[in-house]
Amino acid sequence: MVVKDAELPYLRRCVELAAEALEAGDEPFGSVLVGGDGTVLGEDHNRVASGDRTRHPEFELARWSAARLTPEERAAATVYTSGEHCPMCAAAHAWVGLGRIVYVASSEQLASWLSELGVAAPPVRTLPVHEVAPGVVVDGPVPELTERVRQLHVRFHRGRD
Ligand SMILES: Nc1nc2[nH]cnc2c(=O)[nH]1
Repeated sequence: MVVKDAELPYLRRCVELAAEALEAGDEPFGSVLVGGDGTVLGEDHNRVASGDRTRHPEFELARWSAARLTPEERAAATVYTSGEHCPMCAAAHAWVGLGRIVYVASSEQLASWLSELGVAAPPVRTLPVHEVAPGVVVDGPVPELTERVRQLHVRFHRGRD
């Protein structure tokens, strides 16, 4: 599937949420949950500065959707996100039966930016969503927004030097 121009506003909102996370001292990730009819059902940004490193927006939206949506609504929904789901969030997404994922920057791109910045490897292996959740339809990266996401990660990690 391709990413349509009509989907770019959802992805721009993800980048805005990632910038909000950065301003709050969190890692710059943002995600939006959109129903099958195009309605925004939820949004969140990373909140790991709380001390809980599982507080990724994709994980929060998966658990919210399990509590609030029917299996049919979850399957019809799309999660837009500034960065490809990590393995924890890809697993949660698949376990609750959410539909398509569209990301701005891939995990591979993020890993290469972080390595250039000298950031230590994360405690969980970097894997593409399709290796964790092979049944999920995934689209990305989205080149027109990727540089903005890269800059947010540079600002987050340079600010910590
Ligand atoms: N996609 C994604 N990857 C991450 N890696 C570390 N934190 C996050 C997050 O909140 N979202």
